[in-house]
Amino acid sequence: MRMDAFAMGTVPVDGGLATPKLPRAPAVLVHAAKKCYVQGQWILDGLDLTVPEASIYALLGASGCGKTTLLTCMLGLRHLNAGTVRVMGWRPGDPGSGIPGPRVGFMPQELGLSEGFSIRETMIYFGRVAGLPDDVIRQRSNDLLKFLDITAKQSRLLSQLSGGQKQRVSLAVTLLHSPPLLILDEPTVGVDPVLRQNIWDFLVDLTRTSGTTVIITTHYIEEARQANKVGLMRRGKLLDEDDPDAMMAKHNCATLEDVFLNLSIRQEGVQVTTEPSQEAKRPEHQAVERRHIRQAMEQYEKPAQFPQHSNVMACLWRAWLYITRYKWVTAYVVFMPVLCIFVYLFAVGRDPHGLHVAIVNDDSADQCAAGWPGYPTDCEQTAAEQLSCRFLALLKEKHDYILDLFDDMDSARTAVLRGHAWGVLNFPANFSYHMTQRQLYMQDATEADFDGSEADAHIDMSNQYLGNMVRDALFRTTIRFHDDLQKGCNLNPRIGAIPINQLEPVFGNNEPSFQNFALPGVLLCVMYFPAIFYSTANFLEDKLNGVMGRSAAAGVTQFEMLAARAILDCAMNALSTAIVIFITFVVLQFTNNGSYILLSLLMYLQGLCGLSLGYFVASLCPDHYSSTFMGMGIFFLSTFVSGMFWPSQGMHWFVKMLAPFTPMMLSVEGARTILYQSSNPKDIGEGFLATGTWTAATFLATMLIIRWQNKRG
Ligand SMILES: Nc1ncnc2c1ncn2[C@@H]1O[C@H](COP(=O)(O)OP(=O)(O)OP(=O)(O)O)[C@@H](O)[C@H]1O
Repeated sequence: MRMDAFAMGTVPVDGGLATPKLPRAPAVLVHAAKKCYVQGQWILDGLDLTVPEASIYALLGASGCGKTTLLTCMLGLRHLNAGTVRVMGWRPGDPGSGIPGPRVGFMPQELGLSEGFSIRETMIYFGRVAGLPDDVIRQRSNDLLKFLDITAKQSRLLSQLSGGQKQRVSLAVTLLHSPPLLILDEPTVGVDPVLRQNIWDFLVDLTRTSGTTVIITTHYIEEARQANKVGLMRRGKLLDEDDPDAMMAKHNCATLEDVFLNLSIRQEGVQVTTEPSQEAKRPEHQAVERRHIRQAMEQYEKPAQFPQHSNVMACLWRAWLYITRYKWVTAYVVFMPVLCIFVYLFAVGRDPHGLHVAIVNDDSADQCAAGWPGYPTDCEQTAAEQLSCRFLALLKEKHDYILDLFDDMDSARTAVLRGHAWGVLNFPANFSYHMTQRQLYMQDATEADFDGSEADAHIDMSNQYLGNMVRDALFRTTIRFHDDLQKGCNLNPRIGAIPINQLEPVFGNNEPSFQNFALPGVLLCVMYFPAIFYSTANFLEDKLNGVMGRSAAAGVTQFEMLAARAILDCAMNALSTAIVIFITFVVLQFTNNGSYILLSLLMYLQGLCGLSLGYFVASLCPDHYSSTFMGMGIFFLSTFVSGMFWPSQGMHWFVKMLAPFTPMMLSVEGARTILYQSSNPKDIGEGFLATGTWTAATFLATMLIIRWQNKRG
């Protein structure tokens, strides 16, 4: 099957590029190029290369010799340490050059496409990035896919295609917008020989009929004989470049492989420069370079300005597609916070019920079997076996404890030791009698009355919260018990009362709950952490599967990709905030004494902070593995110092000093103030300021890291 280069002419090739004035001027000029990733280890070591326009240039070399590095420098995705690259007269990356961008079609070695998208969606995305109208994209996609023998339906996901089919879709994406320069990094890998020949025929046709320049790398050296020019690369240098036949004749070899072998052996004999070459700095070389560049620049007029909004729109469309395609992920971000609130309501902060307490009641002969009596109206007639039973009745009634009766202290203690009860309460013999005596005679009561009216409590304090609850229950029951008793004995109940009147609280109520205490932190937490994990995973996925790099070659800046994603993420965050507010306060009826608007804004901002921190983590981390560790680290550190579980006032002075600079602490304080003490604008303001600063700072840092990584290349 053949596809003529006719289709190339039917599309606005490169956004209105000027046709070169002179034929076969260098489309790509590389001069004295030097590039290293590690200081002193030159991947490109003073390399010179010239690619004539409207020709096929095959760049050959052993694996790891720097071909991809050179190609990405031509694309402006990486920067040289020294030397010059000019592509169609422009320095790659110069504003208005269209490189990277619509003037070049780049097919990377790896797929560089989202496998979760269909063939059609992939074509639409890259077509739109190139500024093509949808009908042109459709038409050209059909032609290209037919030519490349992709029989699968265009609705098929890339993940459902074979390796070879993916490779061909990748080539179709590269050819889609008919750029004047094609850079193809091993496009024929995994393609059967017939189709491989078709591709070469197609490329030859393209250079002839459309004046397209093609730079291609391949491991099938002999197929490069169809190129107009071959460059043999080794150890960062170009060993030779020429017409393939001329090259074989020059070196007296029958195949290009032999030429390469000969030149490699010859290079072994030559001392390879590893230090930066001074050659390029010599005045005569600089003059040559300037002349070359000037000539190259003169061949090309300034290209038309390319529409930037098409990039953003394409990215927005892709991000939207992502949201609708990965519904589970989207549902996770939107509904996970609500689910957390539900679980929080039912799992955290409720008072434990049905706690067992072991009772040894030596005051009552039948262990209160006669029931839980009321108070005697005549205090003098108090029968033994009544007051201890009354105390236990109050304890049970108010605190819903299960009282397990034991005959002796040993068995009661054993029950506690075995974890069957949270404490032992022991009433001594004649407790009721001595208690009555103590009430009646007060000052004149005997030591025996005082001793005999004291019950002993042994509480299991291994669980601080439950131990304190049992202690608090005994304490409160005692107050009520005394109060009732004094009334029963016609005494002034104020005698035994605690001399502090706890009046209406300034904020909150007299029965503060842990659930309310932790709620502000939980609300911010559920907005914050899912957002971090979501944005990290998304951003990293695009980075690792090469979509980001490939989009960058198509002219989409990482800022545009990030911005498009951020816009939709912000929308999802807003939706999630609204749902959480509605469920928490309208459906589940949690208390909010403050402004819903302020609380919503703070929660929304905390979500943004999470998204932004996620981008930051993803920009730093090289893989999902490290990002997971970093995410978990942030989660634990932020949570512990957030004041969500423990008031910041109780933190160690050093942690307390650092905590306000963490992403959640001040916002938790702010949210708590909004919810329960809306009259303190300082705390609220600090909450907004801290979260806003973190959001802005991490976003800015992400942009700087991306720029730095691009520069470092
Ligand atoms: N980002 C990077 N950081 C550090 N080293 C890198 C980076 N990218 C490439 N290299 C190293 O640079 C050298 C050249 O790599 P490059 O990918 O350009 O080779 P290549 O000729 O394209 O190889 P292949 O034919 O196998 O694709 C290799 O040794 C590689 O390990």
